[in-house]
Amino acid sequence: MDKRTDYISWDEYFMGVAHLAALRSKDPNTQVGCCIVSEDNKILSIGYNGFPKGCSDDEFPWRREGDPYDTKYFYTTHSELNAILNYRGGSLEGAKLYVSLFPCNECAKAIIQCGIRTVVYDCDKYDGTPSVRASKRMMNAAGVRYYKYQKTGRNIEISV
Ligand SMILES: Nc1ccn([C@H]2C[C@H](O)[C@@H](COP(=O)(O)O)O2)c(=O)n1
Ligand SMILES: [Zn+2]
Repeated sequence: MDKRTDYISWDEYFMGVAHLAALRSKDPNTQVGCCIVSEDNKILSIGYNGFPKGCSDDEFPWRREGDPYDTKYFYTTHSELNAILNYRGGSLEGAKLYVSLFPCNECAKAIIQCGIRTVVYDCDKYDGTPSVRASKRMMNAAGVRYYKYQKTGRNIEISV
């Protein structure tokens, strides 16, 4: 019997895991998931956007506008930072990061400083904003390679 040929690629697998993680997010507007993998394609860590430990999803604000103190922006930890902080194994030097939305400038700093060398992103809906421009500027300067995930059109469905 021949082996299966319709198995998913590494990029489909890891971007799929990032999208699955995003489903855990409580953010009503934008759910982001991230999967960090080693150079030899082992999953090292996963994260999604949400409030820090102890900051209740039911008490902290999910608003996007108004007094910054009462918006989510002061409180959410981004998926990429959560994935970096969730890693307990030592160094992330040379790792690859899959994320469902292009990293912001703050996450770009963390990505660069922990030694991640490659970023694969899916959506880039904030392209052109100061945050994403700064992120790309820093990653270009630091030699972090980034490329857009190429959708295969394959519908990956799981029923649990
Ligand atoms: N690369 C990113 C970008 C954003 N996030 C988080 C931060 C917020 O929870 C949400 C963005 O909210 P919006 O302004 O679109 O309502 O996504 C992230 O985790 N990673
Ligand atoms: Zn960020």
